[in-house]
Amino acid sequence: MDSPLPLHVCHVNNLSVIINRLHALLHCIAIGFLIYYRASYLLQETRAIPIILWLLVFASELLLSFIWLLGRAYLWRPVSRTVFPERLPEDDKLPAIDVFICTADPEKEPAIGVMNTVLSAMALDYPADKLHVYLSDDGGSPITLHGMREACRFAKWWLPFCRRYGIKTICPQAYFSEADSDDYFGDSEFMVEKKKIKEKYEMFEEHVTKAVEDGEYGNSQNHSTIIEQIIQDTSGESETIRQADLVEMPLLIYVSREKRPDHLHHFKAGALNVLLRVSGVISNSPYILGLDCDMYCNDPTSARQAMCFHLDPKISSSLAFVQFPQKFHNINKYDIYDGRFRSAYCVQWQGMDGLKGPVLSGTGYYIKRESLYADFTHTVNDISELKDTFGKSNVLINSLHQSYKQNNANGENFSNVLQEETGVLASCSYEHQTKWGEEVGILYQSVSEDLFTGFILHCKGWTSTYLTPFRPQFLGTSTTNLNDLLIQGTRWGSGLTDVGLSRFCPLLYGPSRMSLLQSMCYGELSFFPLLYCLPLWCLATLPQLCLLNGISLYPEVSSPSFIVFSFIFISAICKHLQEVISTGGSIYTWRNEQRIWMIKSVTAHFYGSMDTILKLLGLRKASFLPTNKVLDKEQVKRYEIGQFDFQTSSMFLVPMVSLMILNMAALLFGFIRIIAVGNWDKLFAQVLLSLYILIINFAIVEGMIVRKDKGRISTSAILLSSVFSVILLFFGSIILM
Ligand SMILES: O=c1ccn([C@@H]2O[C@H](COP(=O)(O)OP(=O)(O)O[C@H]3O[C@H](CO)[C@@H](O)[C@H](O)[C@H]3O)[C@@H](O)[C@H]2O)c(=O)[nH]1
Ligand SMILES: [Mn+2]
Repeated sequence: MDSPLPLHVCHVNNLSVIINRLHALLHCIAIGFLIYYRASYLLQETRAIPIILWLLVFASELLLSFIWLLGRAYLWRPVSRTVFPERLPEDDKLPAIDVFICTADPEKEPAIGVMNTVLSAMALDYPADKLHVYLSDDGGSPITLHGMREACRFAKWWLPFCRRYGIKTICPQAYFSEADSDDYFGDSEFMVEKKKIKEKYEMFEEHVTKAVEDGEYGNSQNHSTIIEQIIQDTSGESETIRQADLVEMPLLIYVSREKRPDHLHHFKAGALNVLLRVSGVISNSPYILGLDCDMYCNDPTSARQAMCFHLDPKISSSLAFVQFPQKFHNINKYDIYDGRFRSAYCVQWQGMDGLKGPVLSGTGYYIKRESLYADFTHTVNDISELKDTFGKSNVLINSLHQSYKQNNANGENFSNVLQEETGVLASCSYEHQTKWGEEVGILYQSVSEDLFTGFILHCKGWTSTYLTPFRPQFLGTSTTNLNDLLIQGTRWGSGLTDVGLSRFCPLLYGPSRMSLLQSMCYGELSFFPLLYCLPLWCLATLPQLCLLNGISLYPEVSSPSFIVFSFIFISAICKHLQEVISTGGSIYTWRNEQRIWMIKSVTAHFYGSMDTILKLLGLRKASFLPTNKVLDKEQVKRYEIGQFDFQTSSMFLVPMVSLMILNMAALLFGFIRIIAVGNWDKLFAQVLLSLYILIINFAIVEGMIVRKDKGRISTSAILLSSVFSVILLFFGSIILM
């Protein structure tokens, strides 16, 4: 018998495999020579350079080499995948999906954006009776609840329109702002219809924004549970919808969990666990689509694409989730802040996909509910043990065993019993003395709950897959100003370091539970903030201070060891450039990525790592500052022309500006010294290093000296940084003398 056609295929990128492994081998040999050079100096009897300096530079080089080595695991076996959704079984055989959307702050996350995400999820190309959309509102805001009601009302127009004309851009805001939306119909009936829906959308938008102006935001830290099924409210509608267009609507539920100031809420992870429980007793779909409130569905077929993996009997039993890339609708061609996260979504995730699968990335994933329930549902039948794990709710415990219970809430309000039960499940005391967040659900260990939960799933033997086709399935809002970017970077830096420095450190906890390569990937991810920030701070200050004082830290140009250093430097740059070019970038992309890597390392990742260390010492509490999604007009303008926005907190500005001043001083006085003394041979490498740092970060120099607009670096920040650099210089020189 012929086996059925495959639902998906996987291609190994052989050319990349060859290039990557060959390069790794050569680079490794060079690092070997470098280590030999540094170490043999330590064994010499007479030394011209203070040993501490040598050790610091050597340690920095070792750390950089170590993190580089871990990163080779991504490049070992990159793959890409193709799916064939047309080969899926009939609609009535498809499994149900619960969509989880999280929002937390109506000020930073405007309701109209959140509602567009909700509407796009409702309009997914999937049987409506198998789609259930849940919105978690951590802000507990009446504005959001009101927005949901309005969205439901508009959905009644939007969904039939999308289905009737096969609209691809199912997020209304995006659809109506597109210049050439799916208008290939060109026929007049369609145009009339489109105009009508556009008017409805504008009305909806007006109602939502008006409620924002008039309404109150609510108290995000202190409120009781509100769970409401949003039902189509047809009252007050003068027009009726065409009979033929009356479509079934996905179930729509608003959940605002109880929050009290004296309870830990565990941020987004806590919100997701409430949704898991509440949806468990309502629709209990076997699959869940996780979305951030700003990440709308851009391709109606994403659910079917994901099902090509989940329904493949060859892999489905161990497959926990299908991850789609995070892509953004507001990134321009300059992409000065590397908002694309190119290396993560174009290189690293594909590399992990060739091992056991990519990292859970917080949004845009289809996960199997069962994988989040640990193994308890299979192995434990003792009811009291189940209650110790999942909490006291009998209804929830019953739901664990049924793979899918047809929801009984559609169309009518859910029963009082269900209403009461969900209230209990969303209360802030429900998780007390249970294993939520520790063994079941989304895990609480780190503020990067996504990375940590995915890591533990992989440790338990689950796999994941990654799919990145031409049309992005989801589109989010990227941060387009330096301040927001660095705040976000600080949280990630801290969340990732949380994992690295915990007892679940991937390099120790991983290897016995997953392949060494996979552990190396997770190791790289959880250590890169810490392992880049320390050496970058060192290499941005020590060689410069030494240059000013005429101390040479690198081999003379005429010595053979100089070739080793030059090779490593050039090889690292060329490999990065090759990756950038082969993923569609240009030399500017390369420069931008180098620059933002340096800036983030000495600021956000430094603060993030320190935050974790302070948390470990008990000196700080965990926090999750949601990223701002409101765009400031002036900042957007600067972003549009690819200009850095230095209207940034001085906490971030001072370190980077100070380092620039130090490098400028080193270059200038170092140069003068070389001319005067004539020992250019010895100091050439250090001159080159400063020059490289300055060229890459020229935008900062411009912001300090050339620019006059509001986005320049303020005089006060420059003064403060100058004081900081003078202190650095002063103490540095004392130590070196
Ligand atoms: O207490 C909270 C805090 C945040 N959120 C929601 O979490 C989502 C992500 O927050 P955001 O501020 O957008 O953070 P980002 O840094 O943009 O998010 C990235 O990083 C997070 C981990 O730090 C992941 O959870 C996200 O999926 C990933 O997109 C948003 O929908 C928030 O509304 C909550 O529901 N409750
Ligand atoms: Mn976000």
